[in-house]
Amino acid sequence: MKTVCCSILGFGAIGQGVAEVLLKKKEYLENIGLEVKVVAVVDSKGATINPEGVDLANCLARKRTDGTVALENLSGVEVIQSVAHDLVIETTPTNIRTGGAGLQNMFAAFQTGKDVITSNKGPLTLKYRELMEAAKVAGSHFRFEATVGGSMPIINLSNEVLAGNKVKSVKGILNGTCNYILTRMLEERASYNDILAESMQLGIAETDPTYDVEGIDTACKLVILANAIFGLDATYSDVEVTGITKVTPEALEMAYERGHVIKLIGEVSRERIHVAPRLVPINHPLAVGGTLNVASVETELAGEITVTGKGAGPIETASAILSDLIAIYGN
Ligand SMILES: NC(=O)C1=CN([C@@H]2O[C@H](COP(=O)(O)OP(=O)(O)OC[C@H]3O[C@@H](n4cnc5c(N)ncnc54)[C@H](O)[C@@H]3O)[C@@H](O)[C@H]2O)C=CC1
Ligand SMILES: N[C@@H](CC=O)C(=O)O
Ligand code: NA
Repeated sequence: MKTVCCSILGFGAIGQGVAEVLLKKKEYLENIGLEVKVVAVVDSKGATINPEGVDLANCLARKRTDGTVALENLSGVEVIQSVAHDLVIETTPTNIRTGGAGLQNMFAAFQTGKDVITSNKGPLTLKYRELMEAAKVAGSHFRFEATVGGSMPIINLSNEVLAGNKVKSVKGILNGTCNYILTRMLEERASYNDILAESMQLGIAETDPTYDVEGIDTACKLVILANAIFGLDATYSDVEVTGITKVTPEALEMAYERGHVIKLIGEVSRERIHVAPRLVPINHPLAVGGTLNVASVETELAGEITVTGKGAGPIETASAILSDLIAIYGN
């Protein structure tokens, strides 16, 4: 049995989803020869640490009742530097201005020779090259399937499953919250503000939901795809960005009467990176609803390959983190 000691940094919707999935998959992981021992959980108020393994069920319960897991006044970086472990699971909020705590956590993880799996888009949008270089110098694994499309495989699909197949473009819906809002505004005539509030409760919206509705989150994901799949050195300023805040119920209904839905479509190629609301024919493969994401990958040898899946949500996103973990430590 191989033991993987890890920390979970950020214990909101996704961090808690990771804890739940690790509890649910304990037996499966043991059957494939992996014991995953969480030695630290950190939120914005502090940390719970136990080198023998923290009690995840207890952490989840305390987070629900007390609003925090903090028992010790330690930050993510302090935990990385002082607690022995192999892997940092980084799920703090996305911040594309400074990179937030996530950027510091990732650099500290690589400086101490740890592997990183993340759902946090900020550091990868701001400092992709530097992070890849730091991981390479440290000899660390760095995987981030959860950052784009949540559970929907897109980065590992393009780079691993489709290896050798040059990808020409990726086009689709990469934000579950916007898709949820647009779908329910059309189908139930629900109010924009009510659905946005519900999205926050469901744990699908960003910590700052303007990132979702203004197209910023989709733009970040396109930057990550541009760098990870196309090998570009793109940052946020390379993206043309329009969100969904000006899409009215009347526009959605008028489009529908003419056989179309309005979707927030992101598209990335070597030539252009852009996101904006666009008309999509009702029966088109990109016309998926609810929190679904969808991506059409235009490839050199295999033509178009389209994938769809839940683009947001705690358990769904944690499933991508679990697959990255198994990709690193499984046989
Ligand atoms: N919610 C979703 O469906 C998805 C979210 N993501 C990304 O995953 C990350 C986490 O998202 P959520 O869990 O939804 O956010 P959240 O707002 O629910 O949770 C964030 C957590 O980070 C903690 N935190 C804040 N500052 C911290 C700091 N300095 N040190 C340690 N912990 C800190 C907070 O206390 C909270 O526990 C974000 O980067 C987001 O973009 C990615 C895919 C899907
Ligand atoms: N807020 C994001 C979460 C996943 O990245 C979304 O709604 O897609
Ligand atoms: Na994904």
